[in-house]
Amino acid sequence: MQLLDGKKLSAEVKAEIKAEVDRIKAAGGKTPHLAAILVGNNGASETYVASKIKSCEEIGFKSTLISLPDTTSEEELLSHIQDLNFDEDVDGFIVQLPLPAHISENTIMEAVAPEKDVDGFHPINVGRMCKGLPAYISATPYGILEMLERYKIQTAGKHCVVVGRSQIVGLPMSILMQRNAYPGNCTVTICHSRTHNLKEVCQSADILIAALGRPEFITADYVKEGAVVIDVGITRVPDAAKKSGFAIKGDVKFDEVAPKAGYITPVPGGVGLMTICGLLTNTLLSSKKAIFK
Ligand SMILES: Nc1nc(=O)c2c([nH]1)NC[C@@H]1CN(c3ccc(C(=O)N[C@@H](CCC(=O)O)C(=O)O)cc3)C=[N+]21
Repeated sequence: MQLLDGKKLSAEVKAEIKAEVDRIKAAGGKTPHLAAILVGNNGASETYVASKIKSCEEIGFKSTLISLPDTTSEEELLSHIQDLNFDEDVDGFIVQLPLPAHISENTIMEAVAPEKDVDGFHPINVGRMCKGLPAYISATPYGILEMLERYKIQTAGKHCVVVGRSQIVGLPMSILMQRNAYPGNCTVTICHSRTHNLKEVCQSADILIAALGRPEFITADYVKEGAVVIDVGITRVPDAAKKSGFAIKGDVKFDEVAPKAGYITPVPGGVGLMTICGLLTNTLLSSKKAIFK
């Protein structure tokens, strides 16, 4: 079993981005600028946004955090989005999900200018990604592709099973893994809560991507010997033994799956850290006008 080490890889990716930012700055170019809007104070979201901002600082990006109360109306949020759409210094921005129930996530995602949609959630970016046109690829799928590539994992002709059909992970991941590209060229099966014989389908996976959001759902009996196991899940479960009061669990029962897997991502220390790299990469691409000219 080999660990797909998100800590090591994300440090590598960040060092590469930093080197490029240093070159751009030395040549008098524009400092990439990422902004994030956080509505309300969901504990996990605050942590993720804080670590995105910290990563910006590490690599020499400018960053802006806009924190709004959870009573913010959809209209007010839309007006902040318009400000960022028109702010010439901001290369890209994200609206952290989930949003309070009174705000429509679809409305918000469509309000972000596609050229600044470094999350890759706008229908234009999703559509362009599906067609293989230049697009912002959403950060988590980007991070997973980067892991497969940097560990030189063979994907052509393999059976990739994606468990979970979310708009932000399962769906784009399944599209990317079937593309005529590397990583890609897989035969892809996408599973969800209505799938019959889920365990048998998972057992046939050469590459198993767990993105269903149920802690430790994927046990050893779901996994084929030697499979590549990618764990996207990240759930806080109460744990009195921890100082924070919670433990972080993936969708995969790591201790029993790891000995059987060929490669496996840990949680924490896996896909989550690569997700941040995806966001930083998209912001750099935006500042270079590499996707939307
Ligand atoms: N508009 C938007 N874009 C997102 O990309 C987005 C979002 N909303 N909402 C929530 C999910 C989740 N997400 C993570 C980012 C970093 C870690 C991460 O850094 N994880 C570390 C630390 C984990 C921890 O300590 O909690 C790790 O896995 O080692 C995890 C999850 C981005 N998301």
